[in-house]
Amino acid sequence: MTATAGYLSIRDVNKVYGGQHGETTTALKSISLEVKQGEFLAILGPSGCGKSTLLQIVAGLIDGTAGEVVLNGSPVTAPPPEMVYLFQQYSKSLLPWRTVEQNVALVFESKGMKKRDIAARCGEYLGMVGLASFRKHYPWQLSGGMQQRVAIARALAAQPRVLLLDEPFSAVDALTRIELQSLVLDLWARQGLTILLITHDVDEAVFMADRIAVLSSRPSTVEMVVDTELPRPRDAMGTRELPRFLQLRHELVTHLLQRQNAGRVDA
Ligand SMILES: Nc1ncnc2c1ncn2[C@@H]1O[C@H](COP(=O)(O)OP(=O)(O)OP(=O)(O)O)[C@@H](O)[C@H]1O
Repeated sequence: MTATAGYLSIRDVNKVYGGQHGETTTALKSISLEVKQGEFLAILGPSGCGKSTLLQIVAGLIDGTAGEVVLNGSPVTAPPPEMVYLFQQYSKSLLPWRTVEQNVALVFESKGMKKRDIAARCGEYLGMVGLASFRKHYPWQLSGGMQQRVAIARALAAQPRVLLLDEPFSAVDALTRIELQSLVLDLWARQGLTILLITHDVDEAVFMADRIAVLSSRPSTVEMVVDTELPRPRDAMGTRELPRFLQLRHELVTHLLQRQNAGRVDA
């Protein structure tokens, strides 16, 4: 789909955490980003730079100390219904005493939908992530990758316009990670979603995103924003062999390594 400008604005967001003994930690200095509707933006940055903090502020889960987030013209002051936040620890977000289907059903139960309709809707969303035949299983009977697919199905069942992904594939093995990246890209294109993805993984950011925002180490600022300019649909193998992919990955890894080494010298 064509991206529409000015959909999600992150304006001069600052976050200072206060400690128990009066000490403060400035996580975010002054972050500004414009996200277009239908865009896939990856946020890359060193460990502890404030990526999760930023995503939680965007989601309306925590307040920034200064600045604002505006979604479709309205300031975000609480979690907007059209946004869903997918956590990296799927094992903590799924309820172990509920089957796969019952976990997805939570979304529809909270809307007061009839039982018969719920089963059909759950089947639809579990089908999208290839888990229709596992609907009666419990989360603990599934692999990590399958559990994260249940969490993705539940996130989509809420019919978000914006999906916030906080390192969603970091707890699965390398091959499953590649499969899940392609699954999410496919769902993103089919559902016309806007996605913000936080990742440490340069390869993942380049493979998935339209643009990549690189954050500095704490207190973080946006160091640069790059357009990936890679054709879609992306292919798990073919895209990674394109000269543009290799060039971008090289540039980003070089930049991040230089920053990491500079940080060690300064320390
Ligand atoms: N609730 C909190 N209270 C105080 N300090 C916090 C709190 N949450 C995060 N911080 C601090 O803010 C900084 C940024 O943390 P955050 O988790 O946002 O970084 P991150 O880039 O997502 O980290 P990682 O890459 O390791 O997941 C860290 O120094 C962290 O210790």
